[in-house]
This record gives sequence, structure tokens and C-alpha cells, in this order.
Amino acid sequence: MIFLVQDGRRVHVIERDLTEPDRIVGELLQPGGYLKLIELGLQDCVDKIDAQRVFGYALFKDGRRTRVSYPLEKFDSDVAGRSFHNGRFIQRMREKAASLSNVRLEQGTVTSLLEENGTIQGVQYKTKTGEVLKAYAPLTVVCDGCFSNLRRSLCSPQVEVPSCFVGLVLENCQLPFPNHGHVILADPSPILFYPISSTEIRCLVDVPGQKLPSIASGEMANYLKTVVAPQVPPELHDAFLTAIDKGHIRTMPNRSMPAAPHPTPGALLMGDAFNMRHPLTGGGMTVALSDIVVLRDLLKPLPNLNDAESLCKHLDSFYTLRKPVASTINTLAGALYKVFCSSSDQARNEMRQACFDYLSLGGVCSNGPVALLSGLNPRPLSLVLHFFAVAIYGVGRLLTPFPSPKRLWLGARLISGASSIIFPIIKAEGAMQMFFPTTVSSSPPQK
Ligand SMILES: Cc1cc2nc3c(=O)[nH]c(=O)nc-3n(C[C@H](O)[C@H](O)[C@H](O)COP(=O)(O)OP(=O)(O)OC[C@H]3O[C@@H](n4cnc5c(N)ncnc54)[C@H](O)[C@@H]3O)c2cc1C
Repeated sequence: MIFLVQDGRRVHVIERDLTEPDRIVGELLQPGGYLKLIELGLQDCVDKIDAQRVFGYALFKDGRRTRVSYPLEKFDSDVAGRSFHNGRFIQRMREKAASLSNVRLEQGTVTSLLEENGTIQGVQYKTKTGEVLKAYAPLTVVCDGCFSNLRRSLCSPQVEVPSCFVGLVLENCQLPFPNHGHVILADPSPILFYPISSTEIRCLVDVPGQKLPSIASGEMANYLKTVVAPQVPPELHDAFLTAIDKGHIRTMPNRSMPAAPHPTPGALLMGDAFNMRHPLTGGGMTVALSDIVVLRDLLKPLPNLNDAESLCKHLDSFYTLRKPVASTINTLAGALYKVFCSSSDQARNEMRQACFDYLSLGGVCSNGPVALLSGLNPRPLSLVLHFFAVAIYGVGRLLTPFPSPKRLWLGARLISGASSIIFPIIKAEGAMQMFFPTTVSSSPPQK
């Protein structure tokens, strides 16, 4: 939005609640996302909020631990991930927007899009004082987040909720690897830790399915103490128990939704309203910021946006141009989540172990995947190559030193399991747009 102002346009932002959000989402910005902030001139929005630099990940499995660093050598020294209180970051961006003379930032709840002959003309909204107003604009950017009510007429939402995150804040403890995200390959599914300020550590516990133990009845605290705590690294164990006893337990559904837009004159979907992926890899803000850069570059040469039809045609290429970054991050998030969950299937568990060991090898085996995850080198082909390299590595270990028919069969199931994880995600993302963006002119993925 700030980039629109930089291009000399007027912007009207309608936000439901301008007070500082207090959420458990959007707390770790990948270095690729930080690079996008720099491109947008917004990097100072992570200053003065006690944001912590993040240099990579530490992985834990069955008592073993390994460190995977972001390949940052080729970048300026300030380029790294950043983790923070989401609300503080949002407020910094809002302050910046409000300081610009061409921006009108208003608190209000958008209730519907105004449509005339298939073109979106603007929105109807309710102000803080309850007044119902209409706002008109040549381009309406709809970005009302993961629970979007407004997306329905602009896309075909296919929302999946594979799990929920349960959030706690740990205090008075040190991460085993300071300034790193921590991923515990726990049973039944991963647990994350990362700093959100100089004194606080966010813990997100993944709980598969949509039904959570009740917080009110104490079932959740009991689940966290009996099932999760024994799998938490010893350095964090006591602080984890203290955080449960403090009782400030938050939850969020982990939603995933491939982008399936109906290009509509006068409107564009952005952010989680448009496209979501499992938050395991912390990729949501990086995709959203990358999309904003693509949109900025597309709109820049247009002196005015008043011809909705031709603007819509012009913006068609947005859906293809965003693909390399968005699809790589989305696919990796979905695939890694499936690989990192424990399973009753031995082949799946072999894949999980192979993934941990592959990343522990270092060199290209850790740099490649973490460059994909961090948004530093988002290439779909590289993703597929690493994914199958993990599977082949897993099979190779099964067959050495002595292949037996049983092990051969397990290896075949491992490869077929890996294929059944990644190919449906790629199909949903749109394989042609993902791998051959230059041959596909515009249209959204065909399903
Ligand atoms: C548990 C969890 C953890 C996550 N962790 C990370 C992470 O570490 N790193 C990362 O990059 N991503 C993470 N994500 C994803 C990330 O939070 C989202 O991708 C990102 O917040 C999307 O930004 P957005 O602006 O589209 O939506 P939001 O940040 O949700 O913003 C939507 C805004 O729209 C406003 N709004 C909603 N409806 C209306 C309306 N009708 N009228 C007016 N305003 C309205 C809301 O008040 C809100 O301010 C996580 C997601 C989850 C679920």
C-alpha cells in the first residue's frame, strides 16, 4: 500500500481494529521476507520492537540435535530472519502508513464488496461509531486475512485445516541455539520454539486435527504436561511447565489454501485471504511481501487504474509471476509438515528420519533446503530435487549394507509415499505455472 503512495496514488485503508494485535501468528519473518521489506523500503519496521535476528534452525529428534544455518554469506550483514511480537511489527507498519499524506487510515469493518456489472467498485463498511458508509476506488485490494469473509466472490476457497497450533510464551530461559528457530520432531507432530523478544520465547505445539483438548477444563494443560513436556529439550523444560501453569494458552487453526482466483475487474486478493500454507515453516509473511513486490512492479508503469477491464488483464500475469516464490514456500510447508509428523507407517517414519539425517549432512544438503524455506532461493525445481534426494537417501540407507526383499519393499513404499506427499501439493499449486511460468501466460491453476 505504501508503494502505491510512492507512485503518487491515493490510498484508503479500512482496518477493523487499529489497536495493537495480540496474536500468535506472523512472528518469524524469513530472511527472504526481510529482503522484500528492504525492496519496499520498510525494513525499519523491524527496528525498535526488540526484534531478534534469526540465523537458521536447530532440529531435534530422539535426543539428537543438528543446526541448519541460513546461507547468508552473500548478503549484507543485516540480512537475516527477524522474530518479534507480531502486533508490534503491525503497529510499526501502520504508523508508517499513517504518516503519509496520501493515505487515509480508518478504523472500520468492511461488510461487503460493491459490484456493478461484474466490476468491483469499492466496499461498504461500518465505521467505529456504527455508521454505514461506502468507499469507491478503481482498485480494491482485499486482504482481510485467514478468516476472510470477502474472498468468496473473488476465488474458489478450498481451505484445509490439517492441525492447530497451541501457543505459549516461555520466560527466563535460553534457547539451546540462541537466535535460531527450534523444530522438535515430536510425536505426534512438531513443536516449535523461537525468540519473540530479548526475554521471551514463543512455543507453538502442533496438534493434528481440528479438535483440541479443552483449555477451560484443564485437558489442554494436562496434554501439554504429559504428552508434550517430556519431548521438550531439557534446557526449556522447566520454563515450558511454568508457562503452562501461568495459563495464558492460545490456539489458532493452521489453514492451508492454494491460490485459486477468479480474476475480477476492480479487485485483487492478497495475503492469507488469497493463499495460505501450513505455518510450520513461517512462510506466510514472506509470500505476502513477495506478492506485494510483484504487484508494485506491475502497477508502476500504469499512470491510472481507471480502466478496470484492462487493469484486470494487465494484472493477470500477477498469478504467474508470483508462482516461483509462493509455490516453493507453499509446497515446502505442506510437504515438510507431512514428513515431520510421526506415523504408524514405517515407510513414513523412514522418510522422517532420512530428512533429519539429510539435513544433518550439512553443505548442499542443508543449504539447499534451508535456502528454499527461507525464501532466499525459492526455486520449485530445486525443491523437487531435494525432496527426492531425501527419499533416495532414505532408500539407499535401507538397502545398505545388505538389501533384503523386506527392505526393498520398504524402500519402494518410501518413494511412493514421498510422491504421494509432494505431487498432490504441486498439482494444487498448478504444475505448469510453477515449473514453466514463461510458457503459461496468465490464467490461474486449472484443477
Ligand atoms: C499459528 C500461526 C503461526 C504463524 N506464524 C507465522 C510466522 O512465524 N511467520 C510467517 O511469515 N507467517 C506466519 N503465519 C502466517 C501469517 O500470520 C500470515 O500469512 C499473515 O499474517 C498474513 O497477513 P494478512 O495481512 O493477509 O492477514 P492478517 O495478518 O490476518 O491481517 C488481516 C487484517 O484484516 C483485518 N480485517 C479482517 N476482516 C476485516 C474486515 N471485514 N474489515 C476490515 N478489516 C478486516 C484484520 O483486523 C487484520 O488486521 C502464521 C499463521 C498461523 C495460523
